[in-house]
Parts: sequence; C-alpha cells; structure tokens
Amino acid sequence: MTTPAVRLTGVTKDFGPVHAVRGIDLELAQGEVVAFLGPNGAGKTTTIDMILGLSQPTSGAAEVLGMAPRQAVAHGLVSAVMQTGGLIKDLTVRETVEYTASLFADTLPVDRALENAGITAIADRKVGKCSGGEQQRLRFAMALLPDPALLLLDEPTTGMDVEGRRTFWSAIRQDAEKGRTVLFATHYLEEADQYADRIVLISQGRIVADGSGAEIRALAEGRTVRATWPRETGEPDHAALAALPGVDQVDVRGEQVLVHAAKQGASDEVARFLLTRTPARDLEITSKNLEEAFLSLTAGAEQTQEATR
Ligand SMILES: Nc1ncnc2c1ncn2[C@@H]1O[C@H](COP(=O)(O)OP(=O)(O)OP(=O)(O)O)[C@@H](O)[C@H]1O
Repeated sequence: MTTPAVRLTGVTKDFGPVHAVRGIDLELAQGEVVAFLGPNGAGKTTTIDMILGLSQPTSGAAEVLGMAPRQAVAHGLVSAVMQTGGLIKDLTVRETVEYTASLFADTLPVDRALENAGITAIADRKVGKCSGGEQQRLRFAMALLPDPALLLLDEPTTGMDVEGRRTFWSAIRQDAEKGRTVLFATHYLEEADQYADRIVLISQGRIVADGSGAEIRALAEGRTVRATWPRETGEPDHAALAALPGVDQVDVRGEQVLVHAAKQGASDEVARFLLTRTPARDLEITSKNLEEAFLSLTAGAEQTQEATR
C-alpha cells in the first residue's frame, strides 16, 4: 500500500479557550485533489498550518508522506500557496521566480515552473502590474519550484474574478494530472464541486461530510424523481409509491408525480419502479445544488453541537 500524502489522526488545536479544531481524522491518497470546504472560522487554515508544520496539534498527530510535517517540508515534498504574502512589485514575474529558485539547492527549471503555472506570456511583466489572479499564478509557480508531492492552497482565489479563477484552476488541474496531491481550502462551493475529486466539508473544527460533490449533495437531501403520469392511464398509485424503500414524500400535481427519496440509491429504485411498473414517463432526477447541501450539512453540525453542549 502506498503511503498516504496526508494522515491526520485525532488532531485537535486549541488557542486558549478557542477549540479551533476538535478532532479530525483524515487520510489523503497520493494524487488526490481535495477541497477543504467550510464557512469562516471552520478550522481550515488551522488544519493546513498543522499539515505544513507551522504549528503543532494540541493533541493527535499529523503526518505527511509518512514523515513529520516539518521533515517533509525540509525535504521539499510540500509547498503552499497562501492568500497573501510578500511579492516585490518592482521585479518581473520571471525575476521573482528566478530569485525564489536561487534560494533552493535543487529546483525545476524556471521556464517549466512558469509554463506549468500558465504565466510564460507575462514573464516579463512587473509584479505590480499583474492582476490578483496573475499574482496567485505567480505564487503557484514559486510553489512548484521544489516539485512538491503535496501542494496546499489556502483560499487561493479570494478576490479573483470569474475568469481569473477559471484560468488559475485550469493551471492547477493540469499540473495535478501529473500525480501531485492537492489540498485546497475554499468557501466557494462551486469551486470545490468543479475542481476537486473529493470534498471534505468542515464545520466548527470537525469533518461533517467527506465525498464527491455528488455524494455530498445526495447526503444532504436525497433526490427528487419527477415524472409525467398521463391522465388517460388513471390516477397514480400514491400508496404504492409511498411504500417504496427510502421514499419520504410523494406529491401528485396534475399529471406530475414527484417522489422524494432521502436515502442515497433509493431514487434509482423509484425510477426503476416508475419506468417498469407504471405508465409514468419523461422521468427526471434532481438534487439540490451544493450551496443548499452545504448549508443544510453545516447547519446540522451546529445543531448537533448545540445538543451536546
Ligand atoms: N492564532 C489564533 N489565536 C486565537 N484564535 C485563533 C487563532 N487562529 C485561529 N483562531 C480561531 O480558530 C478558529 C478557526 O480559524 P481558522 O482560521 O482555522 O478557520 P478557517 O476555516 O480557515 O476560516 P476562514 O475561512 O475565515 O479563513 C476561529 O474561531 C479563529 O478565530
């Protein structure tokens, strides 16, 4: 079995009376692109700092590629793109990357880093003239220099417009396809859904869900199966539909039948039943968008916490 890129075991972090991280167990496989999604103050940055070895857990353990985080960083296996951080406005993009490369013993060629970050075309532009998105791609190029196995990004697209975000992520994705593990923190639900293979939803220092975008949505609210039940074929059999496994609601509105199933997979059974055992046709299965799923999951965590206080 390959060593996980990141392994957190029972990690907590207190800042005096503040329980920023309340017990996180998490394993990231090598090559995964994972979003750490959560509202303000959820504990994303605190957790990333511990993975980077910038701070120590209050209890539990953090490991990166089987090593202590600081050791992994010292070996050039981990780098990070943080939200802000010193860039010198009067240097050009290329000079900035060259200068950073000169601080390391062994790096990728500067041109490769520029190319992988998608900023070859602006290499001669002064940093002060670059947009927020371009500056983040510059930070990304700098982070690529040691050719790290693990790249951490803390809300890297804050303040970028839609186009800047899109270009930034397409560079990250292209790079990740070469096998790099990427963990990024974000508030943006659409960003997590679009660019991560896996979403770890965190709220008040705990993981409240972990899965693909589709799994997170399904977890939150199940699916609605909508179908047309032609009038001439008679009334829908309400009781038979309500009795199907996992079904929690059946609505008939004119020729429309809406069947809601809370459990994952149950909507497939509903669909199969409707298509093979009834005259229903024109079937559609929908789920809430990630925004709604996110709100209902993080609200759930708050309620659980209220209940356990
Ligand atoms: N150095 C610190 N001292 C005291 N409290 C802290 C410190 N760093 C973080 N916190 C608190 O810990 C909690 C988690 O913060 P953290 O920055 O990890 O959240 P986050 O999910 O990254 O939020 P955001 O999305 O706003 O960046 C917050 O309540 C924050 O106020």
